[in-house]
Amino acid sequence: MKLKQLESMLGELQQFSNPKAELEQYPTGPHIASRMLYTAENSLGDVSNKIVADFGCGCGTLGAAASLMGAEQVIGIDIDSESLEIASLNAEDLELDINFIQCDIRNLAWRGPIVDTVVMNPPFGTRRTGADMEFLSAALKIASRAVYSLHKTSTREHVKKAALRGFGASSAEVLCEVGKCAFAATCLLFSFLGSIPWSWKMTSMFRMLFPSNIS
Ligand SMILES: C[S@@+](CC[C@H](N)C(=O)[O-])C[C@H]1O[C@@H](n2cnc3c(N)ncnc32)[C@H](O)[C@@H]1O
Repeated sequence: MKLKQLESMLGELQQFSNPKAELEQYPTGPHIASRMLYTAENSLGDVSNKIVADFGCGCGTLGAAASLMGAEQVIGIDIDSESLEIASLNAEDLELDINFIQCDIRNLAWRGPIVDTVVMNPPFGTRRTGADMEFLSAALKIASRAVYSLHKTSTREHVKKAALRGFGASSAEVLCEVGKCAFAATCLLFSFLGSIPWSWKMTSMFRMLFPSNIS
């Protein structure tokens, strides 16, 4: 699928009708979501024929993007039933087969690397301190390949340190920085040794920063 087509399809999705501030329910826009998944697939091979989990899936934008990019199986997880209803309708509209689970990420009982890739735009922890770290810790426990996550740029060093020293990631590289959205966000990729050498991934990530590669 072409990037523009992906972005346009994601732009049609229904978003939170009544966002709950305490759950930090802000949607990932189609521009960022399409580039995140397009890059994850086309530059790093982390999506097609892979099992992908969308943590805090909300209305399902990132999971839908993963499915459109050829994921074998997509599982969307969110604590909020209203969001999951919208996410299900969105998947239905696009004729995508996505499994949705209502669960607090803190209570996720999954153990071991049971998915290939996690994609997420977690709560930044502005309403409940540490929420972003809970998501990160849970994601790094269950992904065998990579975790793609959006974080506030101001927390970048903290997030990298936690991923590398606390949660066992072998690398944590900034893929791109989005400076013009309401909250500047940093897209980080946490990759694992074993698939592609991290240095190769790092080079690719730098290349992805050039607009010509993703337009
Ligand atoms: C920033 S929004 C991202 C929504 C969606 N992934 C997107 O990209 O548009 C964060 C999501 O995390 C969910 N969430 C917040 N706390 C959660 C928790 N403890 N467990 C599971 N989901 C949670 C919220 O309901 C919300 O849908």
